[in-house]
Amino acid sequence: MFDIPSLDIPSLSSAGGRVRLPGSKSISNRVLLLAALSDGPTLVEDLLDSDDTRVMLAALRQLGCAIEEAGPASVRVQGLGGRLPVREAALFLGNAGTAMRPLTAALALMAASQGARFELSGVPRMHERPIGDLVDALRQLGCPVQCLQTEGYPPLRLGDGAPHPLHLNEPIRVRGDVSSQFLTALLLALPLVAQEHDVVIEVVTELISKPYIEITLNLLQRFGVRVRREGWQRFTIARGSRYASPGRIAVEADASSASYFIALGAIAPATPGTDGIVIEGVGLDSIQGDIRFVEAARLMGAEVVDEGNALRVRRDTWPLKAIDLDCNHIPDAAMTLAVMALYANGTTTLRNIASWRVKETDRIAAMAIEGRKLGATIEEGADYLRVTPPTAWKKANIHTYDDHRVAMCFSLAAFNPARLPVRIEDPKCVGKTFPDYFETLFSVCHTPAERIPVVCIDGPTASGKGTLAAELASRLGYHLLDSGALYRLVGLAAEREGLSTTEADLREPAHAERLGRLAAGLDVRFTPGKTWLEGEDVTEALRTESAGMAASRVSAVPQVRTALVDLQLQMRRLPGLVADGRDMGTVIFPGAPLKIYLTASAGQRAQRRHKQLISKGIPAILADLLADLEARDARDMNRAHAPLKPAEDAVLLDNSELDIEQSVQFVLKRWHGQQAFPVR
Ligand SMILES: Nc1ncnc2c1ncn2[C@@H]1O[C@H](COP(=O)(O)OP(=O)(O)O)[C@@H](O)[C@H]1O
Ligand SMILES: Nc1ccn([C@H]2C[C@H](O)[C@@H](COP(=O)(O)OP(=O)(O)O)O2)c(=O)n1
Repeated sequence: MFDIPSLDIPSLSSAGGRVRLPGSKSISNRVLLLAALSDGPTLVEDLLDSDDTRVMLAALRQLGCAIEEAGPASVRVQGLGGRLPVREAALFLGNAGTAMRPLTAALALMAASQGARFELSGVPRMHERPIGDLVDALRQLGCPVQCLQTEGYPPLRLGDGAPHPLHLNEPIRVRGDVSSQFLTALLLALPLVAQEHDVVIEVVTELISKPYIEITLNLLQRFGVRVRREGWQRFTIARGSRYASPGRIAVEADASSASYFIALGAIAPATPGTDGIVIEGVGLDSIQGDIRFVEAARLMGAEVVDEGNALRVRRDTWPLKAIDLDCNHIPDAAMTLAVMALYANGTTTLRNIASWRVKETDRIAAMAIEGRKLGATIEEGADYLRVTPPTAWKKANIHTYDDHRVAMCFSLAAFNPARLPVRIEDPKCVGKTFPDYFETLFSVCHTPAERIPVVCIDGPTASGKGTLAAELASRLGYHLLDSGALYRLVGLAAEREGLSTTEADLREPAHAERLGRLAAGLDVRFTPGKTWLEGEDVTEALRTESAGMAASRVSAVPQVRTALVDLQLQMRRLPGLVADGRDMGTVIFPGAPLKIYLTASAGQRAQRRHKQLISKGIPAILADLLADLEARDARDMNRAHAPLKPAEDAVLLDNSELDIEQSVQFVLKRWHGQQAFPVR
């Protein structure tokens, strides 16, 4: 996940390959609640791991439900059988509507029937999301429900610790025109109290987002509860209903998340050698309503083929066709159409989307404001959005309103024909449903190497290159190339093979060739914070001064340098790279948009290295370090091949008098200034 202030996505040119999507949020949270309410254990597989599911898991555990990990994406839930072991709890539910609404209904009913008291709260935005229609329905039933701040909104107090009789004889009346989650919540909760009577729910308005109700009914059936449905107005839960665990249940991949990759396949030309995008884990027979996004994408010109539990998407009609569509049946996925509309041949109108206004943010306003930043003409109405593509695309800083879907949608603007990068603010908001969204996107997107930014940090030993490069990479969300480690690895591998690395031997042509072959065949692997040589962790061994000296000697051998070029070039991957070494800006990435030549006085550098070694418990003598360092500088600067020197367009940074943070800020300021994204 990109836990950084903003993520710059370079202009993208094509896409192709397979993606596996995380489990559906709607199914995951419903299944967790049903499993917790059932009798007996349930193994839940392919569960989504995201902010919203974590909130639900934490709440259920707090309520006394035992839940244990049962594999990478699986949990085993010990059902409570509708009985409450915990009678009083304060639950924090973040911004998870799929936890707040169903838990409100289930806990209000259980609190009233068993005599308990719960408080449910969330983030400030959750306290602005209406829940009044559900509260009204629960009060009709006789449940004590108190709105603790504003009537009709969370936070809520459910129950008062005493049992209360429930009025189950009359039909329970609920509105369905603000959120279908209120009806879902009642459908999930009422089987708990339908022992003696049929329980009837009447929807007193039009019902929006019906497909989500279908998911609810489908899952209720999997857990042994049948609901009789008369149109979309009347739902009857039969007397004697009782939750029974299915034993094992697998969560489908999220169809709303699939919409971004369906759109990607429709917008991006297929990368040569690929046949479009394949989305695994969800097919056209999905129980999720958002699968009907496929119909809308086809209308706009996408080619989508069902491959059994997978979808293959290719770009077909281009530009995409503008459409005029009632989107009530795909409220979440329809946002993705607003971004596809940026690539259409005319004006697209998305209608009947009033529910967008009460989601994670006011999504109609958000899509309009951010789309305009890209140059589109967008008209927004109470319940519609009209999008006309940009005639001239603009470089934009996309604000994401703590809304995962806004972030995911606008990432697709990176295919703009003007080849402008797109900046996504607060990219970690995708954690709500798809924590690895950007990683997954980058794994199937391609762009010419020169469009992938590289920040080069070259300079002499102990100037702080490694420290600075690692910090920059982590703050920009870029990959990191520690090129010195490659030369250190060659030195170490040579030593292990018994190959000499003395300067005299290295001058022998046959010996130089052998070292070149050794470098070309290095069996190395990098994992976060660790380096592996032939399967052995050599992280510590590489950092010794003798490894540094050996690296400096072998790095003067042209055959070794040539052998390592491709390995270094391959590190230039989306979304960008910070590369540290001696010749990053001069030889390996001569076209890099920012090159820093980092220096500090020899005395300072020797002191830093001394401190670094002593702090790691490695004995060191300052005078020896200074002499070694000067010898290394001389060799690195005077060798014939790729000597250490500043690139002509490098920015010189002498950090003798700067601390680490000041050096980082110097480079970030330079970098951001150069990117010239408009200020918000
Ligand atoms: N600007 C700085 N001010 C003070 N110490 C620094 C600075 N930059 C790096 N250091 C310290 O100097 C030591 C050497 O830094 P390192 O990044 O390993 O250098 P290099 O990669 O250039 O050999 C480390 O202990 C690091 O914490
Ligand atoms: N791009 C590079 C990186 C390192 N080298 C050589 C020269 C250096 O003395 C050694 C070790 O580099 P490294 O960056 O790990 O060393 P320091 O951390 O600066 O001490 O490798 C190189 O020739 N070209």
